[in-house]
Amino acid sequence: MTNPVVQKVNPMLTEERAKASFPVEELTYILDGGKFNTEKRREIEELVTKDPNFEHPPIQFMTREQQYSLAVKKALLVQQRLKELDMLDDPYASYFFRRIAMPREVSPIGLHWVMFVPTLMGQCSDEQRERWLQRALNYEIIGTYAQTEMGHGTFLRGIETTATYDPSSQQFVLHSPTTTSIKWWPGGLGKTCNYAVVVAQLHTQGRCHGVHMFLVQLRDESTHRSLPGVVCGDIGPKMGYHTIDNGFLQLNSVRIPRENMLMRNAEVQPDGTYIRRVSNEKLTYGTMVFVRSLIVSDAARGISEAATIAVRYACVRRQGEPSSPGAPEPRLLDYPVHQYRLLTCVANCYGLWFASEVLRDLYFTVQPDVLEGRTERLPETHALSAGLKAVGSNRGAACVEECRRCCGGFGFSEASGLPKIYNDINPACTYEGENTVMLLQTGRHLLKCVERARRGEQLAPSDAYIRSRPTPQPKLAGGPLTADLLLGWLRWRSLSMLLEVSGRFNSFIEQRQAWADAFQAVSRRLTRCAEAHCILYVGQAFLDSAKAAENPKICGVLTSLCRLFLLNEVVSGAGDVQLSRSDLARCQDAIDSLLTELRPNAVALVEAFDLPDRMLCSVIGRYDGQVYEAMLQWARQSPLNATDVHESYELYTRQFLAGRSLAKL
Ligand SMILES: CCC/C=C/C(=O)SCCNC(=O)CCNC(=O)[C@H](O)C(C)(C)COP(=O)([O-])OP(=O)([O-])OC[C@H]1O[C@@H](n2cnc3c(N)ncnc32)[C@H](O)[C@@H]1OP(=O)([O-])[O-]
Ligand SMILES: Cc1cc2nc3c(=O)[nH]c(=O)nc-3n(C[C@H](O)[C@H](O)[C@H](O)COP(=O)(O)OP(=O)(O)OC[C@H]3O[C@@H](n4cnc5c(N)ncnc54)[C@H](O)[C@@H]3O)c2cc1C
Repeated sequence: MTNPVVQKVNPMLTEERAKASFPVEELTYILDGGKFNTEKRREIEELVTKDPNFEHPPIQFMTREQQYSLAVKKALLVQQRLKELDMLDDPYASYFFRRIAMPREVSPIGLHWVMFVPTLMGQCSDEQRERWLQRALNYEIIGTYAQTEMGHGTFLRGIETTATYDPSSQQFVLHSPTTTSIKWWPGGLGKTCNYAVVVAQLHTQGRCHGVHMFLVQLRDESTHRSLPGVVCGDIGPKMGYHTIDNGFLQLNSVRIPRENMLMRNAEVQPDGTYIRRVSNEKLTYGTMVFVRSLIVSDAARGISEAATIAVRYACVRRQGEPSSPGAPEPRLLDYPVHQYRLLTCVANCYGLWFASEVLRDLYFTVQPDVLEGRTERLPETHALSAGLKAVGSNRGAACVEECRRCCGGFGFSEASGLPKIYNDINPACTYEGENTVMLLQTGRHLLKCVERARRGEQLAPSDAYIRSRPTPQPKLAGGPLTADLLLGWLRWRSLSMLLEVSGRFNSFIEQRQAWADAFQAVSRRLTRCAEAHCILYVGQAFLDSAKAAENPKICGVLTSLCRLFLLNEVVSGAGDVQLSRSDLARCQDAIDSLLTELRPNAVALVEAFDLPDRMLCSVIGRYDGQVYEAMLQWARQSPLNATDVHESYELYTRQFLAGRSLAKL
């Protein structure tokens, strides 16, 4: 472990650590994708931990302006260090450097590398890449991705910003024609960035050709003042994300050169002729597919942090009636219901972790083809990234919240680190496509798969289980409830639900309803189908990874955790399909047995994520388990404690107690 142990380790945690039935370090290697990666990550963590430039008092005690300013400094310092260390071209190293340097601070320049650079990579012609990409990669310019407007987020085709081509000057005129067309939300847009990829409706030769992307300079490169016609600023405080300046942008007939339209997929020629290079216009949405796939991994990481805190705390927190006179009070982790709450979060975390890896591999397999215009596997990639983004962030937020509640009152204190983890993960349910809308995209794809199966067409690998006829329900009674059997049941459940909804959909179509109306009529149920499909994907990825573990002890514990995940899905989804009472009872019994089996490995399973104290930022989740002293120390830093008597006493309370009117003050 790379944890700086500041205190003697709490013996209750030492005792729990000793119970591990498998080599924790080896599981860490699996999670990191190999020993080499683990070592590299630890080196980076050490570099940052030793660097005094990244030290500062807890940001929770700072004003928003102070938080933002500090975040800008640190984000830029990270870039400088990465350059000095020659790590800029290493995505793995730079990712971990950023994470550990700014563990609970959303970066004001985050959109630059998450969306601006990937958009330039995916949407520029080769010539445009030459011109801008290197400047962006060198941080000579800092950009964001400005798509959402006040009036339109989900319905992208409804965006109102216009880019009208003027052949006489060979320029585009970017304009916000209404208040609702003002760009709203883009990260770093308010104060930090000087460029943006702006999504706008393209007009040329009197015709509108739909949404396209344009590179727009917002601020002067030397003074940072906003350019003529550009009105931008910060949108104000939010539920979280205090360190980032999500912004607004109004464009008043801002002129940009023709060459600033991103022209990989379509082009406007000097005379204004519009040429589309690829048939699939949804290629413009490519950056979103990429970022959605990253969100699944973010969700798993968020749960891993919250679960590490809550499981460690559950080992050192005693609460309740002693089992016999003189015995100590039980630890939270001794309660089966607490084990259930925490271990199901841990199981979700591992499932999403492995699923995000499979999804990432799929994205990187398909992307080179897509860039060349071969889009056969794009529908599957879009459906999976949209659905898994939704399931991942929904689960992520729910599990982090469960872990927070598992820590009682301390979970509500910022000292626990948990409110911030929750507030970091929760917006992912909304951004990059609101979750319900994303599930509907997956549902739409699944409906089409049933149709294609009916026509005898071949389906993509993750859809291949979809048939046009039902299959028999796998029997849960009788033999052992193996992970394969449970996964088979979930596959059957997904197909059954889908066929029922698709049958309903077809009956509406036969009644001559329009496609869109029939879709709306089944949409509520379709979101459940999409979830079931994605959960199946997660379960499959989990089981495949468990089986791939070479060490039999690791294989064993991962398979048990996977069974817990699958059983929990069977039980919670029992209402979607017919599951007999006896089958349900068997599954419930199996869950109880698994809790007992997994409990000794609870600490080992979260510590395999190898999260240093610096990353957790948690008084109650620290490696040494010395919670109470640290909590007191933390509270002492509150600015309210700077003086014994706060000024409000003199100003108001004293007057109030003396019976004077406060209204005149
Ligand atoms: C750190 C992050 C910070 C945050 C940043 C942000 O939030 S940035 C802002 C993030 N903002 C958002 O995320 C906005 C969310 N909104 C959207 O993404 C879109 O408006 C939409 C997908 C909801 C609808 O789009 P629409 O009305 O144009 O489409 P439609 O429903 O009529 O379907 C037509 C066809 O297109 C297909 N298809 C669709 N998408 C994709 C894709 N990506 N790829 C491939 N294909 C795709 C679809 O499957 C269907 O295929 P079919 O069945 O005909 O073969
Ligand atoms: C922290 C944060 C960062 C962001 N960063 C960026 C950024 O960098 N760049 C950027 O361009 N944008 C950004 N966004 C904007 C984000 O992408 C949008 O908020 C998101 O796409 C949802 O759009 P909306 O807010 O307009 O909600 P709406 O589309 O108005 O949705 C409101 C509700 O209506 C429901 N709904 C909408 N349409 C349908 C439908 N067809 N069927 C059923 N239900 C529907 C949704 O599910 C949702 O619950 C960010 C947002 C947040 C919160």
